[in-house]
Amino acid sequence: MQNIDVEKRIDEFMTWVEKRNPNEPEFLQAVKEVATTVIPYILTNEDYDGMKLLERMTEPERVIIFRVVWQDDQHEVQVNRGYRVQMNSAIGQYKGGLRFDPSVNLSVMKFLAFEQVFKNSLTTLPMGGAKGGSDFDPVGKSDPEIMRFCQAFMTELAKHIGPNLDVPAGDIGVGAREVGYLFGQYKRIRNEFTGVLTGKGLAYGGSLIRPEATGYGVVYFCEQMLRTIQQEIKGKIFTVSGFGNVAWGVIKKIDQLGGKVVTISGLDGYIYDADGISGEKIDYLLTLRNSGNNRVEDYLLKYPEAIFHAGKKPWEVKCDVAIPSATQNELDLEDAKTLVENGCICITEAANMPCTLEAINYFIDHKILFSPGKASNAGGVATSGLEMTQNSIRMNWTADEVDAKLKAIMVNIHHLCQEYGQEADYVNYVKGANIAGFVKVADAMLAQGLV
Ligand SMILES: NC(=O)C1=CN([C@@H]2O[C@H](COP(=O)(O)OP(=O)(O)OC[C@H]3O[C@@H](n4cnc5c(N)ncnc54)[C@H](OP(=O)(O)O)[C@@H]3O)[C@@H](O)[C@H]2O)C=CC1
Ligand SMILES: O=C(O)CCC(=O)C(=O)O
Repeated sequence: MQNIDVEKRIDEFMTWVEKRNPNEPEFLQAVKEVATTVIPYILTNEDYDGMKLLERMTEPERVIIFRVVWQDDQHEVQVNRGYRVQMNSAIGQYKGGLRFDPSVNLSVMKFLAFEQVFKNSLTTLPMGGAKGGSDFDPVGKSDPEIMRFCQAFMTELAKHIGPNLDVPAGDIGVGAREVGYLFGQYKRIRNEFTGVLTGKGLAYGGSLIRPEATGYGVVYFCEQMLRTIQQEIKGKIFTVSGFGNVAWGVIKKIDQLGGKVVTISGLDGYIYDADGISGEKIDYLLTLRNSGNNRVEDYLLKYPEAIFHAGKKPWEVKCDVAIPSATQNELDLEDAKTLVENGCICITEAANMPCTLEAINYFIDHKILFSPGKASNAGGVATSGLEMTQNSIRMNWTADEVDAKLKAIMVNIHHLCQEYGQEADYVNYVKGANIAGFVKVADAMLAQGLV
């Protein structure tokens, strides 16, 4: 196949998707990243070519958009919008988190659901892909307001989910507290106690290690990447963004393995702590997060020797490894150039799509180790899958058992990326993750007829 034909097929496909999904930049970005790596593969495989598999995969099986009405502490009626995008159920029931953030819209929901399909496939567990959430802003809300919002949200969502249909979990703005309120409302409405959500509290069906799982999985994956160039976590300097659930798990595991994390960040700017964020400083991240203030600057209240850089991103700090752990498109081409100039050897995505396409291409062109979130952050949803298994067999595994399974899954995802992404002298993890994720879903779809 001539290169020119491949480029033409990618262009034709993207034109088709753009026409069907105007004004959805995040969704189109996620699709483009997949299309540029998967279409060349489809064209070499006669079982796939002509079956419109990517066309089908970019069309959600179902999109549910609903009104959420609740009352704030001042008795004022508030109206928000709720979403659940059930993207693909070819390999298992829909699975994916819920995000509560003012930036939530249909484009963001669809990009996250699309990524989730490939990610869940990579875990090798039987989970389809979905994502949901609301434009509700949890910042500054009282606990009773959060509870009332979660109950109102679940009152509609409960009609569309179930332990054998669709199993949501947390994401930005949705942690253990919110999952608890959502679970309680589902149980009340449906009159059943089932594993309908993951990320549950330990007292009512949660799994040990799920809170840490996304971050731990990212670091296990990073360890494998570094091993390909005979390097290790120990002794390396890491820059991390965010100070939420995922950043916390990442920092905890890096600290355990002897690396040093020198930054965290929030919407207000970033913290540089030259001594490293370790020991009790890691626990302090939970206090900061639970304060609900969403100000990373407050780190200085306890550790005044650190430095706060208002309105800046942590990618200007010299590091060996960068782990973006906050949100989509938080690392752009300029940041990528700065990281590479400063000697960074590895970027492991922890958030979903934190690097722009231009940044990713720059890393790949410069043969810097780079892993996409759908591969390196898959440990969170994989451990959700392990929570579902424990709920089904009505047993709880120990922390060591869950952690060992999580590590094995991350090592396996790394193998899959190598198998499908190995180029002459470089592992293209983007290509590897996309093709490996695609193959399982595509085979299941072909086996099930025109779905
Ligand atoms: N939780 C999970 O299991 C998984 C999460 N992910 C992904 O990891 C990322 C982080 O999620 P999680 O830690 O759970 O969420 P949290 O809500 O716990 O934390 C989110 C963090 O990201 C920061 N953030 C959010 N929006 C922005 C923004 N626009 N600009 C800069 N910083 C921002 C927040 O800072 P601030 O408080 O200042 O807003 C906060 O530090 C997301 O991309 C999520 O999709 C991926 C796999 C699984
Ligand atoms: O645990 C889950 O089901 C979903 C986690 C998630 O939202 C993600 O992987 O982005």
